[in-house]
Amino acid sequence: MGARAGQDAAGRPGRPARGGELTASSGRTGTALEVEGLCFAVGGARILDQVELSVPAGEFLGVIGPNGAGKTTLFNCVSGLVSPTGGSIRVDGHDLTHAPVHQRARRGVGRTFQTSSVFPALSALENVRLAVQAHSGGSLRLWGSTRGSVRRAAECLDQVRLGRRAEHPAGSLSHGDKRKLELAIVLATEPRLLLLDEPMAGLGVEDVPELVAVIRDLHRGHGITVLMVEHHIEVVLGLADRVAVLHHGRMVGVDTPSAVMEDPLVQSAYLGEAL
Ligand SMILES: Nc1ncnc2c1ncn2[C@@H]1O[C@H](COP(=O)(O)OP(=O)(O)OP(=O)(O)O)[C@@H](O)[C@H]1O
Repeated sequence: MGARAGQDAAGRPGRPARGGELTASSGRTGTALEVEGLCFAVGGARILDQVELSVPAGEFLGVIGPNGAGKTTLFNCVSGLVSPTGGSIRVDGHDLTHAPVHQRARRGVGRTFQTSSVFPALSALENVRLAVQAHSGGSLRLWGSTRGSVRRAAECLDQVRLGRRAEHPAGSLSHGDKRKLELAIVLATEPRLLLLDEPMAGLGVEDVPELVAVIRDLHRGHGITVLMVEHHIEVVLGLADRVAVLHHGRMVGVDTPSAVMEDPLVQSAYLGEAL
């Protein structure tokens, strides 16, 4: 895969591509996420090192890389769980580099985690309703009332194909349904930039296609920009418009799924170690 003229490793037009790095263009207008020179260091260790990434609005970007490459740390920086030690993060043009989590949520940044995080004793509906209410805060928005928040929570459950389980305690749901519930919970926050951290983790192979279909529906039906870290490479290839490759804390390239898979650097850096 050759570097395209006039683009850098993050796929931004108008900047020279760096030698040996993968490049891509989405052809869309409007940038949902712009990461420049992002660094996260602990002690002497550079967990993220000058990461560059530009994600057009509405894109589905897969993020891959070997264990310990820095994928979750990148998500932690974008979602505000940790503060970068260098560089900048802009969401829809707003500088959120050091903004608190709640401010990012107001700007439409939503996130799921590798491990399940639902209230097991509450019903699926109640779990989502709490998220709806927390998101609406004290405002007088439509779903600020109990009835409105229940209606909105039911919509979110329908959108992830979990409407039939609305009254079931979250703790009694299958692992796949818990993953869907987490998606419904994050949908309740009306994300415009959604970070999915290993959504398929722990899922049985028989449950993967259904969750892939739910995620595809959310992306296509809601115009949400999605970043997804996922070790199931076939899931990434099936969903992503482009794939970003992290290796030892550095962004080694961003390109179409097929170009990434053909790249010798990716094959040795990621597939060789991960499979
Ligand atoms: N706050 C921290 N303090 C010390 N080390 C950290 C911290 N955060 C991350 N690391 C280390 O940075 C490296 C990258 O971690 P990260 O979880 O981001 O990788 P990853 O690509 O998501 O890996 P995996 O695929 O295994 O989830 C790891 O070696 C991790 O132990």
